[in-house]
Amino acid sequence: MPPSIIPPSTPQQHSHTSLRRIPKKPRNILQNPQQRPTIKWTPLNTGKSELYLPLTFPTGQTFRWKQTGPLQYTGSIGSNLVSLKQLENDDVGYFFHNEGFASGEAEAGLFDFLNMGISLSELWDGFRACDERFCELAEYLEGARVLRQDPLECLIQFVCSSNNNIQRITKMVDFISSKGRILGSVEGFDFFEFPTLDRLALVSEAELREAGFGYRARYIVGTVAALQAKPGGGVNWLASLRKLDLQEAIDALCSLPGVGPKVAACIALFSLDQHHAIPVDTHVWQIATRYIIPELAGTRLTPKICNRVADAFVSKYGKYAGWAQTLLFIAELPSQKALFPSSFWSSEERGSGKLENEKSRGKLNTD
Ligand SMILES: Nc1nc2[nH]c(O)nc2c(=O)[nH]1
Repeated sequence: MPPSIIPPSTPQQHSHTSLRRIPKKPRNILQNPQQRPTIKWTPLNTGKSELYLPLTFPTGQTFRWKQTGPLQYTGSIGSNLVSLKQLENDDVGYFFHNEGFASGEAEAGLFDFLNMGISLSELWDGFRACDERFCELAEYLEGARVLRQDPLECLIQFVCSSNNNIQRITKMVDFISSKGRILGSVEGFDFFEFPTLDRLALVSEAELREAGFGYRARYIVGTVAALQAKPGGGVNWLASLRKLDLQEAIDALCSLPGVGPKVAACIALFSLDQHHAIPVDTHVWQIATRYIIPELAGTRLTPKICNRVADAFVSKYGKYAGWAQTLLFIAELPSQKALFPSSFWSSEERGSGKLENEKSRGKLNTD
């Protein structure tokens, strides 16, 4: 089964089946559709070529944001609860649900999270100029931006992601998130501040196992304990990885339980400013052998070959190669393939593409 990215028209509300249901919230925001106030969106003053929400939020880099309306996504950034909407003029509007929030600080947090200091359209102009394949895909997938997430949130999400599909990862991440402070509810979804390390440390392996985490329960508990043992604190330690070279950051992350090279590269790319981190697994390797290094087709994906694949991406796309990889990754998701005319993909690409491979059963991060 290919992974299911939640389709735009069917937001999955409270889909905690095997995982414990989140208790009812104490605070309701925009809950009753009849009384729903009209949101006054503040424009980000950006366009679709810089940020297109459906290609940025439900495509495997965060599992914490929910679709709360047509072209609308809601999530928390620190202690702020924010909705984003692609407006009719292709700009993005934002709305903070918090009462009495300090707008300047909250907005700065939002721009930081959206990585707005980096011009996606300029990067893509460069990628288009050096790669015909990128050019073809980019026509259909404009605005697939790389986020700059909080490192702890990103780390825990990607420990859950290992050998797992998007739906199940989302349930696990919802369970862990529910240990944080509740911020409110939008369209039937509860939103929480991500739990602090101290709060996470109170969650036992048995509780996670009970909640359906399987072997990942031990990794979460082990990673939290390893972070707590860092001199100066785990949050500072994670933040310090933003200043390291990519390989040093990857090595440091791989010292944590449940973090292998692919998961480490995802965390590095999506939270640590390591823009040329290339998450390589069997799926990405297939993309690479089709379009970038055909000479490696038929080889076995050893750690050495993983490094060669990553190097090939960086040689082709340069310092922001991770941003280019993101587009190639998204293009292979079944939900996004539907955006292309059927004549676009060859039968080989349609049938054996990343994440549609029967053997993967829709699993991400199969390292
Ligand atoms: N851009 C990418 N996003 C991902 N999410 C995920 O789980 N794996 C990947 C990936 O390889 N690239």
